[in-house]
Amino acid sequence: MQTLFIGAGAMGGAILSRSLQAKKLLPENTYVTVKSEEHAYTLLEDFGVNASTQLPDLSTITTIILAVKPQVMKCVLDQLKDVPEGTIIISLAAGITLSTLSAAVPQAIWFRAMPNTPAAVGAGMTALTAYGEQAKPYTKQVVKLFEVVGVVSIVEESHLDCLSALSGAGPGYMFVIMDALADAGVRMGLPRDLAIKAAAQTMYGAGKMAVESGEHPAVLRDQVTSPGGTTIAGIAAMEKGGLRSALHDGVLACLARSNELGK
Ligand SMILES: NC(=O)C1=CN([C@@H]2O[C@H](COP(=O)(O)OP(=O)(O)OC[C@H]3O[C@@H](n4cnc5c(N)ncnc54)[C@H](OP(=O)(O)O)[C@@H]3O)[C@@H](O)[C@H]2O)C=CC1
Ligand SMILES: O=C(O)[C@@H]1CCC=N1
Repeated sequence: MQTLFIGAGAMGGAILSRSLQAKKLLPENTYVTVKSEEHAYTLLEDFGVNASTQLPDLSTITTIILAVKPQVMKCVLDQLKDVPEGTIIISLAAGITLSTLSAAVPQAIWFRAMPNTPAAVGAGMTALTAYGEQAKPYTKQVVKLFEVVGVVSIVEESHLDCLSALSGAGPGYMFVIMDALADAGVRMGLPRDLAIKAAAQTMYGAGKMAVESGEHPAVLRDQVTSPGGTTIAGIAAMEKGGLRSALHDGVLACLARSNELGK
């Protein structure tokens, strides 16, 4: 299998590095096209992959991971017009629908994947959608590619867009919350590094607990929240500040932006 990454930034780079580390991709069979010469050189030096600013001979490539920004997708799709029939192409781009992608390169087998950056540490969440009956036999193979970087759910395309706004963008929300918690620690007088360590480990531990126990988050929250105690006082103040509605509105604004990018 010869795999080509087009784009290896925050997201493509996370999947690339983890897959190489896990030896699920071999450097000699992996091609990477990026925009800058400097980045191509670094990829070659760091990973030994075939990295360049030019596309390789596409007749030798079996799977392409499209990891460029939605705004440059049109230009990249133009360059893929002549890929051999049956090439598997997986787009990571937010918003751009499978019908648009497939109309641009109809002879390819199309998938959309919506991973997230914790893929870099093998703790990613990827939503995956196959385009049409012709893609279905290849789904297992594509799932395997993304299982290297975390958990995979096969979903319908409308749900993939919702998951872009929840889990795709989600690490961004989590880091804002983490930073805010650390700031609160500093406000109380904690040293910054201790406050960040405590905030990060607490979010990590809470996420791990939710995933491993399978409990509803409200049940886990109740375990922390003694009647008349301190945590409920904190939660009440946060709710007064609109914590839940801010999260709801944020996720919906993210979905609206992803729909705009797809137009
Ligand atoms: N970041 C995230 O958390 C997530 C992103 N996505 C999706 O992944 C895609 C990539 O996002 P992200 O990784 O954040 O973006 P980045 O800006 O971090 O990376 C973009 C990559 O595309 C390369 N590039 C730009 N133009 C071209 C071109 N014309 N030909 C080839 N390569 C090009 C860049 O090269 P160079 O490095 O040389 O600049 C860079 O490696 C987006 O469509 C986004 O919607 C999906 C889920 C999560
Ligand atoms: O912000 C973005 O557009 C990308 C898509 C999902 C997460 N990050």
